[in-house]
Amino acid sequence: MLSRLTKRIFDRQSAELRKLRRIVHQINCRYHELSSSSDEQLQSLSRQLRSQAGEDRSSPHVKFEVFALAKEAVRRISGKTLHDVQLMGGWAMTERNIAEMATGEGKTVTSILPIYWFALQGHGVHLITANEYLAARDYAEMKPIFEFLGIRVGLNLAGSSVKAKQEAYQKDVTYGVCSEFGFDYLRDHLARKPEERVQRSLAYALIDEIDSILIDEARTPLIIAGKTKASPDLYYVCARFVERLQENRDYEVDRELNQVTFTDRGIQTIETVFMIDNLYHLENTNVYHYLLQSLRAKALMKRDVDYIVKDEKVAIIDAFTGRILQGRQYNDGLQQAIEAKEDVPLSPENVTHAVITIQKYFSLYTYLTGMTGTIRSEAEEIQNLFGLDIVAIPTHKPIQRSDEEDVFFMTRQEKYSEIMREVKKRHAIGQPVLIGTTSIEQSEEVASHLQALGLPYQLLNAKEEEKEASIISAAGLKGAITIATNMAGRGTDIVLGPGVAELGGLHVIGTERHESRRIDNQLRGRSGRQGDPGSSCFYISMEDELIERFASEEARQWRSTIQWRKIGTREPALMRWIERVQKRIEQQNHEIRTFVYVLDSIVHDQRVSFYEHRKEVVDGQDIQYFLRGHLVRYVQQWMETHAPREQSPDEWDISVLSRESGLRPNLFASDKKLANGLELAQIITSYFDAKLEDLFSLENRSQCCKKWRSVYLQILDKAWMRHLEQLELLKLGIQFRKYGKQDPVQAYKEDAWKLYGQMEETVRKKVYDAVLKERLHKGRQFSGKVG
Ligand SMILES: Nc1ncnc2c1ncn2[C@@H]1O[C@H](COP(=O)(O)OP(=O)(O)OP(=O)(O)O)[C@@H](O)[C@H]1O
Repeated sequence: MLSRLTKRIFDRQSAELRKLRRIVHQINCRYHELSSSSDEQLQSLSRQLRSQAGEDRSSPHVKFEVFALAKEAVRRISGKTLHDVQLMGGWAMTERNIAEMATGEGKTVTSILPIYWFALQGHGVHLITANEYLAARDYAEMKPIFEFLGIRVGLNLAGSSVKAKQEAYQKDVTYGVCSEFGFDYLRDHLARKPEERVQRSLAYALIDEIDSILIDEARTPLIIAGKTKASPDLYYVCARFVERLQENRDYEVDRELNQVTFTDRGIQTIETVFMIDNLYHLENTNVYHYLLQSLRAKALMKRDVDYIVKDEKVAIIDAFTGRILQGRQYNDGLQQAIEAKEDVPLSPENVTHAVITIQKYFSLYTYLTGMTGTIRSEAEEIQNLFGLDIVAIPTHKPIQRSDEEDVFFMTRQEKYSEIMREVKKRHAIGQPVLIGTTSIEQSEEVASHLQALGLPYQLLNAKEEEKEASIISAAGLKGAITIATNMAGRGTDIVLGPGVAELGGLHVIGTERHESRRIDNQLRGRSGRQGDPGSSCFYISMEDELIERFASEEARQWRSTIQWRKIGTREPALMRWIERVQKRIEQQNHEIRTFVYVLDSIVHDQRVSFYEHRKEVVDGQDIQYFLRGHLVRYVQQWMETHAPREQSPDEWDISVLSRESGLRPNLFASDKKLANGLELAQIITSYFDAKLEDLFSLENRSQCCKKWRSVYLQILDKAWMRHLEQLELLKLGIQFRKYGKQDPVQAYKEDAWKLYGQMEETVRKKVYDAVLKERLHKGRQFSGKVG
């Protein structure tokens, strides 16, 4: 069964590659013809293509022309001749595929081809990179080529002004980091005036390192948060208190699931110290929450692994990229709990104003594609979520890097001694070495070992971000020793210095396996680029963090069954085992992502419809019409409760009706005998119609629209924020609450829609109250005037 599936994929791939080869032949024929044209002729052709591409998107001939012209432009400006495999990768991306191209194959310049084709369609292309360093680097490198072709390029940086961002988005191509595009989308939907928005419609997105973004980053949603002041005392008190608690006596830690729980003994201590009867009682929820977060801060969050403290601030380190997650904070009070533990000033707590998952953000684009060296293992997820296929493009030259088998050690100390021996040996002949680590702490540990041996090195981690470019540019030179966290694991191009190829190229040492095999392969991929020679090897000890967290039991067994040697053991069974552990973690992470995604999909429909409505309001659509809609629905709903159809008017309690509606009793006790509640509803509605007509009368219409737009937006935004808060609680709830036989996702869906309905009711009520309270203009009187 499996082999049939593999065969089908293989057949599809080979057919796809055959097709791409034919296409490449056509492109190259045209490219050769273009080589004799002058620059002006090529530029005029580009202008002509701009008009054609928009009209005739399906014609392959226009596309051949576009690709041939781009290839010629790359040659004239950068001096590089695009390889056939690059043309293949570029073309695959224009056909809703992800191009899987090995590390170092030149994806950056390949991307010019599909970007140019998309840009000619005239709707704007977003080129998404995994970090700002790559965005700025690719922007600067690609700009001259695009400009030659008459394509305008912009860079969207975090922290730029609204005007600078608008300009960047108006360009044909906009480079930037994934989270910044997502945040701009959210901010645009919080804007109170159209001119505060920065994005155009979301048309084309090409994601570089697409697995990093759609898979690794996708566990944490993007959140725009407002601030409320944290209660510092309680955080500091809790932080000091949990310092005294002991693992296994007062609390337990599940490192695999990343959870902490208090033991009965721990709870007793808390109840005694905080002088409370029952920690789980509703009135103590707050204390419990603070204590739990403080305990998580103490037991699960490690300085220089999960976060760093810089300038008295706590910044999150992304485990996949080794970089600071700019602009992001731990939520739910964990940030403040860590700050209290580190004894730095507390940042204000977050109130969510807007939130979206990365997967959902990218599903908003009309056209999505991307490229990476490492995505095959996640093909199914990508296909299910985005309907994208993966085309594996062959390498230009055979890969010459030799990936050695992992070496295993009993202890960390033995591992580091062997790594040092290896580094020393290679350094002695001048071969450059890159040592990859999984955390800042580990990178510093390696540095101290090198220091002790008197070996020169460069250290690249999130604390030294500023030096990134210069460290990387020297990493391939003779004799260089570079220690780096995963920061150097993606996109970084280490070019070999003179004479280095003869020494065997760059040697990569992995000091620990990462949770995901893709990240390890990215690290290996810093070497052996463009057919260069190179080598890589991972060193693993039974005391590694990954093993202690996820496979400590199994490691115990291996300790007694293997013939260990101080200089390391190469054992196929251990290799297979470590891969199995990684696969298990990948599966766990996949489940977390799917859960986050499924829940966000439910909210997504609500978000889209809320944002659409909000946009209409901001864009100046008839505000009176919206208000009236709410009033009519509110009155109908209200009547159903207080004067239901089946009741005769004699049964109405006029004083209750008057009190509940805020209208004068004489409106209900009208001279006319009313037949039923419906007639009463009509009377009330016409009262409000008359009131709205007065408020929005011609002489003060524009002023009034402005004022009511602002009032209405405030009502909408408050209600939405409250809704998000409720959804967050609901989400927490479903992890703890037992739904009996009910599927938790289904239960979440039903409750989420109920909450949405409640939010709409709140909006109606607030609009009703606001209009009711509004004073009429002088000289006007209606029978039901507010009492
Ligand atoms: N056609 C070409 N001819 C010569 N050199 C090229 C060509 N294409 C790319 N290169 C060079 O190859 C190196 C690797 O390119 P690049 O960094 O874009 O690779 P990549 O595929 O993005 O790698 P990674 O997967 O690690 O991000 C760069 O130094 C680039 O200048």
